[in-house]
Amino acid sequence: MRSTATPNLLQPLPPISISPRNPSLLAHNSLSNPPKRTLDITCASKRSPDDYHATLKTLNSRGRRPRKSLGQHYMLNAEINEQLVASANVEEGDLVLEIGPGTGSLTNVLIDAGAIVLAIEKDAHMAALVRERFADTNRFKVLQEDFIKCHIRSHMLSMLESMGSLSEKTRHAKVVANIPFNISTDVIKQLLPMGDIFSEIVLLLQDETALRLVESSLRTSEYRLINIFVNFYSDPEYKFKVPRSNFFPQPNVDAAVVKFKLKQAVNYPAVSSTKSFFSMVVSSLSTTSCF
Ligand SMILES: C[S@@+](CC[C@H](N)C(=O)[O-])C[C@H]1O[C@@H](n2cnc3c(N)ncnc32)[C@H](O)[C@@H]1O
Repeated sequence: MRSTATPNLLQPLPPISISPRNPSLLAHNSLSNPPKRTLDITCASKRSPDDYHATLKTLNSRGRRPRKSLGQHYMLNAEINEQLVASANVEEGDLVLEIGPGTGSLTNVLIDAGAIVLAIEKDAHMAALVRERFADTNRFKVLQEDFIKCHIRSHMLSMLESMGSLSEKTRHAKVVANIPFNISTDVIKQLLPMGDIFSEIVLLLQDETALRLVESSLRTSEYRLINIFVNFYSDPEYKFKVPRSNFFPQPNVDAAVVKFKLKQAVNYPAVSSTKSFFSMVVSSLSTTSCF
């Protein structure tokens, strides 16, 4: 079992065997200025897995200390990243949105699985770090933006358009992300109604949130609206629990992986207007206690 003590980021770490992967750290990412219509996607060579030491070494190399305000709890267990990617059935040529790539440990597994990754990272230092880390592949693009404020639909449409020469399935993208717990509700509200863009969304959430979103028996008053919202737009599935000891720094709570299979608009519950349906739900929840 790994030590869960907080490692001192300024202390040298024990030697590890990680092969160099950035022959040209100063090279520009070839997707920084994506071509207008089509992307020339070449195969990426298999990368070394990130583990406890790799993640801490990456943070150490930049003198970066995790920022609580940005929910920076980094994944230390390469196997969990593998399971996240497997939960989304990521295949060669899939376009995947990753929110908050951090040091790029999950990004690494996504690229190895054959994905083309669009990452949105709020922290300028971490965005620069992953841009350099994956400078040797044209399967990766990072935008330094706040996901909550960014125009994700237009970013995704322009990526899908630039991949126009690829297979039909690239019309639907996927989301795979270890997101900060404090933005999870906003992320869910923003992404779930986008069944025209995304087929599945796999998120690492706080365990309590994950259970309440998926388990109907645990629905409490503050979760009724979000439960109705989640089930209107998706079929949610609780995949597995992730103990807090897998993160650095260790959070005060456990996490869990949830998969949302997004519905197409034709499969939404039959209501005359989605907007008036949710207005009606909000007003019934505020005036009755029997929902
Ligand atoms: C929980 S960490 C996960 C990092 C990495 N994916 C991993 O698994 O180790 C969350 C990441 O999201 C970034 N982040 C926080 N708020 C964000 C926001 N509003 N938009 C985009 N990224 C954000 C943080 O800087 C951090 O890199």
